[in-house]
Amino acid sequence: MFNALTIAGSDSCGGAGIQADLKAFSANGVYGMSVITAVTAQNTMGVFGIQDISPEIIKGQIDAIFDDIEVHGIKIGMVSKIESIKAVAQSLEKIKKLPYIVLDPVMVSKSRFKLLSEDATKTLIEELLPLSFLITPNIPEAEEITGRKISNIDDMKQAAKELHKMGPKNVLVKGGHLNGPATDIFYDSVNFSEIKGERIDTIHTHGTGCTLSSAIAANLAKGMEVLSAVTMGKNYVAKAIEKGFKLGKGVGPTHHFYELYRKAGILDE
Ligand SMILES: Nc1ncnc2c1ncn2[C@@H]1O[C@H](COP(=O)(O)OP(=O)(O)OP(=O)(O)O)[C@@H](O)[C@H]1O
Ligand SMILES: Cc1ncc(COP(=O)(O)O)c(N)n1
Repeated sequence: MFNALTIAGSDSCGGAGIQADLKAFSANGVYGMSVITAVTAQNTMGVFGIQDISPEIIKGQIDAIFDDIEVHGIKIGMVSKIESIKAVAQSLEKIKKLPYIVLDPVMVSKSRFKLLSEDATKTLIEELLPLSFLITPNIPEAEEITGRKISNIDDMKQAAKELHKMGPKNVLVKGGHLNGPATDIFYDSVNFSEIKGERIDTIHTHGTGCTLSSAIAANLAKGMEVLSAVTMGKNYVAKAIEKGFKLGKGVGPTHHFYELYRKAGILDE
């Protein structure tokens, strides 16, 4: 059985963060494990508070897993403070055979709440980008890290090149925030690939980025090569968005078990 580890924040309403990651791991056929970096009080309408986990307990969780278990893939999501980022980086750097790391550099929630402290962007860039096999910024995150405005596919390609210079082996700039088709740009230091997708007309997109990065981490954990892992992850998130549903009063979550539910006759076609 292959496994994957998420290092991220908890979302109490289960649409994003650790909860989305574990669902995406299961649905993509790997056993899921978690290191919680922060607990958010969150629902479909917004984020109402954050409690960061102490650096000691973040390190303790990572050490406990790696002292005992061979990990096949890692996804990193929300790590909100400088001390938390350093705790993650220091713990991972000690590991001799580090599995592939997919970093989703989470900065702001869909509901516009800051999930990364203002002063922590530089530390995120310096400590986590060089450790990553793949980073998956959305457009505002890619703009913040590169300091460039991104308005079209050419800008996304230019940003991917600049992000690559900061240390990750591969870059996927996600196009969810542009108008038109949901096209993501993949760059592996030599070639660009346009990972195309139809834009689905829905408001229920809570946790799309978490879902995509976790599906890709699961695919890498299973041994897929990177472009297939990204393409299959993109297919997965498209289906999860298509089947996204109303939960509460605001932005509903992606759907992770549509195949299972469909086979059980629970899901309407
Ligand atoms: N309406 C949509 N229809 C189809 N695909 C979409 C849509 N919105 C986003 N996507 C796709 O979902 C994936 C996640 O992209 P997005 O830009 O939404 O990430 P994100 O902003 O980091 O997500 P989040 O912060 O909500 O977790 C990308 O592959 C993107 O192209
Ligand atoms: C704990 C946590 N991690 C990540 C997100 C980003 O997801 P979204 O942009 O859909 O709010 C979130 N809202 N909460």
